[in-house]
Amino acid sequence: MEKIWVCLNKNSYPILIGSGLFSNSEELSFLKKKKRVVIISDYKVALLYSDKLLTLLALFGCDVSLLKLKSGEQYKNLYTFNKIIKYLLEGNYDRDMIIIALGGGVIGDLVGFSAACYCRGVDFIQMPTTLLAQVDSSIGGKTAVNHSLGKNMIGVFYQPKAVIIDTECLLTLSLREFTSGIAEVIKYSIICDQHFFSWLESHLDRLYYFDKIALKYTISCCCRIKAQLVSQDEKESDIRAFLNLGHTFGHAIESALGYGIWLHGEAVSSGIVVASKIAQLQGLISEKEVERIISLLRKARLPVYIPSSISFLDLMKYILRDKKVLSGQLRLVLPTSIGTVKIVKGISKPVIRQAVEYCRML
Ligand SMILES: O=C(O)C(=O)C[C@@H](O)[C@H](O)[C@H](O)COP(=O)(O)O
Ligand SMILES: [Zn+2]
Repeated sequence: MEKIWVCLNKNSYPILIGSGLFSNSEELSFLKKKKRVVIISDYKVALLYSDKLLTLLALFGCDVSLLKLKSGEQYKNLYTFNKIIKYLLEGNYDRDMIIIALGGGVIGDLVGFSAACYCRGVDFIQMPTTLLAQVDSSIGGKTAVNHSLGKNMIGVFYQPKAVIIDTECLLTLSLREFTSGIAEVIKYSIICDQHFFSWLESHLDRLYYFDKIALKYTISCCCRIKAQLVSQDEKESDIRAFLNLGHTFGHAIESALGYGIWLHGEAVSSGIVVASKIAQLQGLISEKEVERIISLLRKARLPVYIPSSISFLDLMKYILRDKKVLSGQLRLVLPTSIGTVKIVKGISKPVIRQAVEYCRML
């Protein structure tokens, strides 16, 4: 079992990475201190893993219950948030409780946001079961729900007490969900680790064969990068924004198509291509490196294009609602090489249009 710390003074917490952790009484024994525990999961994930956890927590003497929700980005909204709050209120849960978010990114974001709001904040733990959640969304305390006008537009920074990653969960993941997580993995390598990028170029197949060592190495690399960035800049006033590479366009695609039509990682993949092309048009990165980025995303069978059903006007509407826009000015995370990125202001509309048009032809 590996332990990586997110260092945030009194809000510091560990990320535990290992296999079989969900039924490991030693690693989860800190839950013995909590009398009342609510596991919140989706129907699919609960079927696979909730029994193990319920049994373990009951053995610890906890009063534990399970709330199951529908899965999918289209349910990450205030309606489902209200369902969670109602469940907690009807169960008379007080501030001494703890919530476990057992599932992918949608469950993690939604449960984190509910934990932050219920009684002005109760403890929660992230138990991510998808690759995307294990390498990214469960770490760093970004919690949110979507609004029809924009992705993750209602939310707060609220850190979990621990992130517990059981790599065995990946064995039950659909290929499409797994691939979506690979987009965030590739993102990490582009923002700060050219060696990891090269490693992915030559070892991607091992990940798709579920090679345990390759998977463990990948998850660990990503968690380390994320823990470092979050520890230095919890609330994204500076370098944490690097983690948003590809997300300005990715979120616009998700919102414009309708939540859940493309998975988050799929949209981020195309978003990375637009950002890379803009960087090339600005003379920040070479054409060769952009080609390497596109071929790695293609090799992972991720989309690299902008759907023709989304007009440029529509795309721009969502792009301008991006959370990185400050004083009305768009700020984009652009790669300056494989392994480095920077935040660039004032990119003109014609340049964005040119990059988008390029992606339509891929
Ligand atoms: O943790 C972060 O910081 C990230 O930007 C990670 C992203 O991969 C993640 O999708 C995040 O939820 C996007 O945040 P948002 O602030 O753009 O909504
Ligand atoms: Zn993301």
